[in-house]
Amino acid sequence: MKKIRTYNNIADKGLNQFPTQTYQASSDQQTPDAILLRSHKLHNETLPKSVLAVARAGAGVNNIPVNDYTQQGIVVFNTPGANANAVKELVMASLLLSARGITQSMNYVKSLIDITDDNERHQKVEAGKKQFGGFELQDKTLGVVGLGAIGAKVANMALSLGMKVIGYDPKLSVEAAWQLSSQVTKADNLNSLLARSDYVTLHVPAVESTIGFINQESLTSVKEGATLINLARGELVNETDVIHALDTGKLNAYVADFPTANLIKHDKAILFPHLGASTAEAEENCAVMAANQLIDFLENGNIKNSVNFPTINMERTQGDRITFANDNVPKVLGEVLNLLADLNINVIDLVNKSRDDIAYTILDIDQTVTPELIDKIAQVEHVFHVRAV
Ligand SMILES: NC(=O)c1ccc[n+]([C@@H]2O[C@H](COP(=O)([O-])OP(=O)(O)OC[C@H]3O[C@@H](n4cnc5c(N)ncnc54)[C@H](O)[C@@H]3O)[C@@H](O)[C@H]2O)c1
Ligand SMILES: O=C(O)[C@H](O)COP(=O)(O)O
Repeated sequence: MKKIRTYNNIADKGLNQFPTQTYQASSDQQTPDAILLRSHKLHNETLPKSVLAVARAGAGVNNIPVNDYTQQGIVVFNTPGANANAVKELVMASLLLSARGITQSMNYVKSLIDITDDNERHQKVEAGKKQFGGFELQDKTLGVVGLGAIGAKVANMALSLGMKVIGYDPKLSVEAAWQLSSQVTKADNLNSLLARSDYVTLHVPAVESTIGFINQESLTSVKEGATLINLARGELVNETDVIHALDTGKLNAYVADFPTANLIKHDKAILFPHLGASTAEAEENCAVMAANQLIDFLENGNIKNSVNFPTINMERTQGDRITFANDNVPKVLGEVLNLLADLNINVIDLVNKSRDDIAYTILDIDQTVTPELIDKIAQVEHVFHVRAV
């Protein structure tokens, strides 16, 4: 029986991917083979030694100490693109909310609740509406920072609203570029995008190079009265500097999915409770994808959509399977193969892939894998994780 420890609210459709005859998936597993989670922070937790993989049903993995886990041979997965449409639609709402005073005007209407006279209410409605006059999005410029799964969808959506779109992504993958309309103009750097955009929306991961990258210095490039939308991560902005920009009018509004005490107090902040991926569809897409990636890894050693291990797949035909991870240095695979040859073990099939500092191998052999054989492979220099699959 394989055990999956869950955190957060994981969609049933995802949990139902685990066959009940062979898996137990619940929040109370003490010695799990894998963890399935959303935003739960793992930085301050010690994982049980039994854990082989962690799957993030979602995009951002900044709640997971990925580098530490890599050294322990723990494979970390995410679900690229599975919630992108949900975030795109909330960006659309963010543009409209900031352009049209929608929430404030709704609150104004609610304030008329005690007026019973139709004429009086009509007069207040007509007199009050001038406070909430807005702007149209058509012909305004949207700057999209990060053109991955979400950014590309946001850029294309904004074009369909009649906006002009500028994008900035120095690490744009070929696959992501294929998703992007040719009408999106490329900015050479962040400051050039900020200087030309009426609305700026952030769609980058929170990593060393992006944490705090919207700060006093970059905000000086922002067009006067622009709106900043941040449904990516709160850490991307220096909050004090953003609040100062709101106070001085440099920013007209800050729409964000990450409320803080100071932002909640601010009239020009429009805040959601981390709602970007909270649609039934996105939650199901993420949970199903994460669960299936875990199943294929636990049962076959295959790896798809990992953020720390290489993509690797070997079909199961015959024989017993071993997987091992090692430092990406010469001779390790050769040494393991020599060891098998010395034991008169025939290799039926083999795939080896590397990513950055690590290599990972799937081996099918013509004999039963014994704990002694696993121990012997584990002792080969630079091998840091071995498993009979
Ligand atoms: N609010 C939510 O609920 C919610 C939902 C999904 C994702 N997110 C956040 O959005 C982020 C992006 O998600 P995604 O699915 O589009 O990821 P993605 O990996 O598909 O795209 C991220 C893009 O950012 C680019 N990038 C990296 N560093 C950059 C930089 N310094 N400047 C410009 N571009 C840079 C990458 O090249 C990549 O194309 C996630 O990491 C997560 O933090 C939030
Ligand atoms: O990175 C993500 O996918 C989002 O922030 C969604 O987070 P959630 O799964 O906790 O809603």
